[in-house]
Amino acid sequence: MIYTVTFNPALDYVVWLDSLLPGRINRARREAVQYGGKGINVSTVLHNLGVDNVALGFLAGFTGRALEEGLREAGLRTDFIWLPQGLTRINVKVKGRDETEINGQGPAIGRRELLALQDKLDRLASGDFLILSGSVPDALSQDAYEQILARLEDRGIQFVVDAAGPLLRSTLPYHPFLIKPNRLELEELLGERLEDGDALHRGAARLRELGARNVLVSLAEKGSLLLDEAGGCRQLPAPRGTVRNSVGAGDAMVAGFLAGWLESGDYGYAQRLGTAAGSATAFTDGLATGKEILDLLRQL
Ligand SMILES: Nc1ncnc2c1ncn2[C@@H]1O[C@H](COP(=O)(O)OP(=O)(O)O)[C@@H](O)[C@H]1O
Ligand SMILES: O=P(O)(O)OC[C@H]1O[C@](O)(COP(=O)(O)O)[C@@H](O)[C@@H]1O
Repeated sequence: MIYTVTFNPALDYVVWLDSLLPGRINRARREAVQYGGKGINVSTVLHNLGVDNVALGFLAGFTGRALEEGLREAGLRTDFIWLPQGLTRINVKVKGRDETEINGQGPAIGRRELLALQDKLDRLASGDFLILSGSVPDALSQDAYEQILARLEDRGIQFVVDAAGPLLRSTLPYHPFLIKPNRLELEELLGERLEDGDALHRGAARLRELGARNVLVSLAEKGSLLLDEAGGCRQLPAPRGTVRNSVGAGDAMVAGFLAGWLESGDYGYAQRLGTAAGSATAFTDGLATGKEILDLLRQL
């Protein structure tokens, strides 16, 4: 079975403006709510591609209830832990001339709830996939993911980690099956600007040296670079199209890659399905449907 864990789910409130004027009243042209947070987005796109999975994580308050209900209505399997206080965050994504994001802090997660998650994860079996995606609330230590991997090490579980900074770096010695930094995240991890293709390649190779098995660097409209554990190195451009809303494109790419690899065991195909899922999500209003992804895949 595939499990995603979202420590910090979110209702993504997306507003479209002609342009964002600081210090003024800005009136939206259009608005939408997406049921998000990185792991939840991965779960949704896996589900859209027909890959059974369970979304785990922490929810709180009325926003948490709305999120859970929305996911259930979409047919997802969920098994969330409820926090006694606080609210699942609302992340604001402003689409003006530029894209501006305000991501909330999220509710505090206590020791009791962390133990409840540990309990669920202890039941994972050999062959299962565990996807740890997104930030953790500030009050939690930045080795939260490492602690999970250390506990589950040597049990035949494959890990996917999509996070930034120390949260990601500390998991590399546990040999995650896949990590998917974007260009900025890769630069931040390595502490240097990666100006051209050679520098990106060296940066991705460094993360493989540090322990990651497959490194997929997502480059938004420029596509992606994959360094795989079979020694392959593939640069794949993204298809062209009209971007409507790219929130969740990276998560869709993770889901597409995993679905593609599970279907074929072929890294080239996994990268193509990941690209189709990411770009189809950028070209549609919410997360892409299975049909939108497969239609785009045929054009790659
Ligand atoms: N403007 C775009 N045009 C075409 N494809 C895009 C665009 N933005 C994102 N994508 C697709 O989604 C993938 C992930 O996007 P990216 O922005 O790099 O990830 P993240 O959301 O994690 O920062 C890209 O590799 C690409 O396939
Ligand atoms: O665009 P991406 O990288 O796929 O992720 C989008 C998701 O990540 C978020 O921005 C949250 O990110 P963090 O967990 O890192 O704060 C969500 O609001 C959104 O659903």
